[in-house]
Amino acid sequence: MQVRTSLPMEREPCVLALGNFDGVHLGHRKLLLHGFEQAVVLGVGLDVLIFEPHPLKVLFPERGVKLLSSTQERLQYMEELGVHTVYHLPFTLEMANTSPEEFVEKILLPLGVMHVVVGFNYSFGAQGKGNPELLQALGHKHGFGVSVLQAQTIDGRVISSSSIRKAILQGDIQLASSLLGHLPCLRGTVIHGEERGRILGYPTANILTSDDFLIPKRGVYAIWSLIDGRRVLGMMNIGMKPTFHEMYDTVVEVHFFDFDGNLYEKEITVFIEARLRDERKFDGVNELLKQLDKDCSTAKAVLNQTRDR
Ligand SMILES: Cc1cc2nc3c(=O)[nH]c(=O)nc-3n(C[C@H](O)[C@H](O)[C@H](O)COP(=O)(O)O)c2cc1C
Ligand SMILES: Nc1ncnc2c1ncn2[C@@H]1O[C@H](COP(=O)(O)OP(=O)(O)OP(=O)(O)O)[C@@H](O)[C@H]1O
Repeated sequence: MQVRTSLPMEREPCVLALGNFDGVHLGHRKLLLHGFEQAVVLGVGLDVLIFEPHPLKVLFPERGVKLLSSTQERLQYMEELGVHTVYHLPFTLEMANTSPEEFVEKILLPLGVMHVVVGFNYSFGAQGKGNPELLQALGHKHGFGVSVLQAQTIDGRVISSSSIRKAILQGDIQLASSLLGHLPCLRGTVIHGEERGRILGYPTANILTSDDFLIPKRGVYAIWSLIDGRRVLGMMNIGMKPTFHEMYDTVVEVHFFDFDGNLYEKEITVFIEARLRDERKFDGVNELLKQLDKDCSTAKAVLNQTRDR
């Protein structure tokens, strides 16, 4: 797959899918699948246009939108799906002020679009004034086709990046996974913690995440990671360690089972299988340890059930 950060010198005929694709969820996958079908019919590749930063971050910085996936992950999913070229263009205020007509003339036509695929709720151009109907009209004028995909739903719920973010913030990992079609994950660098964990018999890797990404609701989770190519199971706490502190910044810490390597400074990705419980304040270390023993058994049972996924 090619990744390009500017428009091509010459038009290269393509089918183009448009959107942000944060999380590359099942709705996005359905859209891309439709794009592939069109691409096969037209004998060209399927390309995708995404912007960086995510337009919401530029348009509404005050909302502090947190993302489900990094650009690298979005690109990886697209490569796995067989996308030919991803145009990864900067989203500037100038781009935000481009009218729908200009967007088509200055971006889509130079890309060589023969056909464009968008979802029912796609908006484009200044103040989001362009909608799928306008895109179809502009396609008619300039000679490219436009497919508009109906809303993809699961159990009557429309799949969207925002609904998945909401589920993760509420700790509903099952719902988030079913809408995503894959497990939610967290990534970051392992840093030094208070080093109490190893004394307790539950050493933890403290993970420093980037401010751009969404952190799930506080609580305890069954997780796994790939460390040096090996799937290592574990349990994660996202919280403020109320047993030890009145007030503390939220930390993400993972205890891996059957693992004793040095993870400091390593970048790790944690795949979240299930939420086990809320974080609690215990009456001392012994009570906490009893609960950690139980969490360990519960997490192992959950992870064993999902091992073959
Ligand atoms: C799976 C798991 C569950 C945890 N649950 C709680 C909890 O409910 N309440 C709490 O105060 N601390 C909880 N902790 C955090 C421990 O207090 C923390 O791991 C311990 O203080 C060691 O971390 P440190 O070395 O960074 O201090 C949990 C930790 C893990 C790994
Ligand atoms: N459930 C869905 N069914 C069909 N198309 C979808 C669905 N969700 C998104 N799309 C389409 O996929 C493309 C990329 O989606 P985009 O990431 O912009 O939207 P989204 O997932 O709805 O995100 P958000 O919730 O942030 O609006 C767009 O063309 C969008 O219309």
